[in-house]
Amino acid sequence: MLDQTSLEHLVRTVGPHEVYNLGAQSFVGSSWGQPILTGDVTGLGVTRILEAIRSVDKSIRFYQASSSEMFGKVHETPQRESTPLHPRSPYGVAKAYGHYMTANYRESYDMYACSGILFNHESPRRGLEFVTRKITDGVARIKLGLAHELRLGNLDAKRDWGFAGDYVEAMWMMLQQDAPEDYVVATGETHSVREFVEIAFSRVGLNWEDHVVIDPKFYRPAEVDLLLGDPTRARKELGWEPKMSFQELTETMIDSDMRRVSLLGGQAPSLVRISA
Ligand SMILES: Nc1nc2c(ncn2[C@@H]2O[C@H](COP(=O)(O)OP(=O)(O)O[C@H]3O[C@H](CO)[C@@H](O)[C@H](O)[C@@H]3O)[C@@H](O)[C@H]2O)c(=O)[nH]1
Repeated sequence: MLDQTSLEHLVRTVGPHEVYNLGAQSFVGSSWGQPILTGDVTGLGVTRILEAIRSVDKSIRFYQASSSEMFGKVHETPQRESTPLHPRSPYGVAKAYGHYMTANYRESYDMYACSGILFNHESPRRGLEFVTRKITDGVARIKLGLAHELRLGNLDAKRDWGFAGDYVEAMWMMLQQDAPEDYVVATGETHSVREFVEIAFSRVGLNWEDHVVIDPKFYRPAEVDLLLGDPTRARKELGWEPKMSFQELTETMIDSDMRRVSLLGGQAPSLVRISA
């Protein structure tokens, strides 16, 4: 992690017009085990970048990757920009801090600083510790005879899952406006982990109930039960629309892992060494 002086030096040397802060300890599950590191990187890291921009060139536009995890124990459904925050993990709390600091720099220093409140966004490049990729990688291993079971936690959790590529487009659009504003970026649909599992197994002709084992090790100390975003503001003001459906996203991920695991076999990096 860069200290303040190095960050300022970097901003001065590169001279960017726009800065996108996607840096974080981003795995919610690990944030209970590493609450201080998570607060430092995911929370204070935002202020370090904002301070570097403020001291070098206040005209640089800043994007903060805020998260739907900030809504936590949700106060209303669907969640929109005005929904009160109620984070349920050290990760969610750190993101809420970064979110408010971004708004604070916008209001205090007249900087073009804004947050995208992004709901879960997935792709074949998703880390293996996150549930979607853990499932698609696990299904491919089972189908190709490298594993027999897939151990998961809470299948009832519901998420508003979209395609990461669509969401990156929204981030860029947010920095091209006349004035900075925070936006919810979501599909407006919610699905359970169980539904994701069903689609992934059926794509390769398997029955999920023959292979999924519920392991309490993967339950979280506090769960976010339901996330469903309302992207009306992004639709109206940015003209943004998600292009990939939930079904297509799941199938794209499973097809990609089938290709990868077929090619690399037992050499394909797996979750065996990661306790997620
Ligand atoms: N990781 C994981 N999650 C599981 C498992 N079994 C069930 N789940 C459930 O699956 C849901 C999604 O978990 P993750 O994929 O780890 O994502 P997340 O906690 O929703 O956080 C992601 O989305 C946020 C946006 O809302 C991001 O901010 C965050 O960085 C991350 O990308 C959670 O409710 C979790 O309890 C499992 O074995 N592993």
